[in-house]
Amino acid sequence: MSTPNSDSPAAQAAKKVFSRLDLDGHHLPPSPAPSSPHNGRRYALATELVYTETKDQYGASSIPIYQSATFKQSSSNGGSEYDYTRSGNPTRTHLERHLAKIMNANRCLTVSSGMGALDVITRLLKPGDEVITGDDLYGGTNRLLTYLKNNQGVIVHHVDTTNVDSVRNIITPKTAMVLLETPTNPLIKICDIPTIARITHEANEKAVVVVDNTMLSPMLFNPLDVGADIVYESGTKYLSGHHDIMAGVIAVNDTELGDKLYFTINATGCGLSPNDSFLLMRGVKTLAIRMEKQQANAQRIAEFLESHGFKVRYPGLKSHPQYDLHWSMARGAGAVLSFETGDVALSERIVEAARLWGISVSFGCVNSLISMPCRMSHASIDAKTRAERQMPEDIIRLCVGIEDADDLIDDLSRALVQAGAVTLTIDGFHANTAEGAAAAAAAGSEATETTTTAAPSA
Ligand SMILES: Cc1ncc(COP(=O)(O)O)c(C=O)c1O
Ligand SMILES: N[C@@H](CCSC[C@H](N)C(=O)O)C(=O)O
Repeated sequence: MSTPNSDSPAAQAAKKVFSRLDLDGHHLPPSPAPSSPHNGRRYALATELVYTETKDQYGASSIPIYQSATFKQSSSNGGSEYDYTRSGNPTRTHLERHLAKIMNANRCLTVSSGMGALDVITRLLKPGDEVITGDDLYGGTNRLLTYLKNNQGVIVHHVDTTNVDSVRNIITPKTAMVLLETPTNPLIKICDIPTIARITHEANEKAVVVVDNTMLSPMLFNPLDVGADIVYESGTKYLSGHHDIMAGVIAVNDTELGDKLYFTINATGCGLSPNDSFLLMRGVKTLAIRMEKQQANAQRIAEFLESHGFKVRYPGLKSHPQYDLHWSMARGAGAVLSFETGDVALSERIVEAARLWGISVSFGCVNSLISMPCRMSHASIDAKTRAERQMPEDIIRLCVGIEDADDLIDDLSRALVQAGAVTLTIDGFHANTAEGAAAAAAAGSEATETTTTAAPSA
């Protein structure tokens, strides 16, 4: 659907028709022109997440669901704002404008899932193009890139993107895309986005730096501000927050790039449905308060596990090897952490002994979740590749929700004891790891009679 010239008769007609639904007090073309830097953001993010003016004919205070596939046109020459929901829908447009503001973007597009977003983005690639990406990636991302490599003639290099030199050493003028996650899922490794963006653009000014911001959300990080060209997120996670929809979000500042991505969405028909647009709009309003609680809980749980001798991966812990790098870019540590037990069967017993923590893939939901990534979210990466990429099979991922932190810690403690992951001592318990034993020795603790090093059934 093309955007009519603002002075043309068609545009005048469109204004008339559209005055019945004047969302945000603006006319909303499917290809919105950038208004001002950061799309007119004026307040703190927590306020902007909630603040949105929806002026419709009945004064509805939240965006109505325009559950219509088609829209009547003022004439056969076009002239109406919308014609067909695949091409554009008022509920979706309202959401996209809101998200563009939150993501410091000039344009935001929403599609049916996070993987749908990556599919749209990777359609910018041609056979022979080179992609540089990480060696610790979400399993579905790895699967799509493998498909492109095997079937579309795209050359994919997996390197340790947490080491800037690994990228610098492989980048060439043929590099068309650099695709990064930070923190990575599930090893919680950090990538230096500003430096990688700079060296990518130095090597090829047309290359696009794509950042998957699902783990942090715009609440904690805006990759577009530090040199990324495209940011995408699984809206299934923090943005919606309740695990009741699938959604994908793409944000850009470059108008031409935005138009190309919109073209693919319209051409392939993966735009977010009106109903899911409504639910995502509703979810995003509580992002700040959810994230605040989730990461406060995550910090307590990470400290709890570490203090008992587990090897914990979480950027909120000073022991994280890239703690300084993470905090030089992000405003928070997020609410996903992982830890190792040294034994796959033991990890399985812990996961299965948990009650409050649901055994489930995904993260960013109000409920706390526990999982074994190698068997669940990352099972699509074969065992050999997982081993080559040093992904520990025993790794447990915790995705922390908004419950009471003491309840979460109590339930986890019980699961650790029941699974035989800890040794009970006079002063509490210590993980059955080298670190746990060292901590116990340092504290002068001795095991009590109730030592639970055996493997009780779950
Ligand atoms: C980091 C990351 N990116 C992208 C995705 C894909 O999102 P979706 O499940 O909404 O397709 C996921 C999870 O599925 C993820 O964990
Ligand atoms: N069976 C799904 C697994 C989805 S994993 C969801 C999420 N990204 C996570 O990390 O937990 C698939 O094969 O894609």
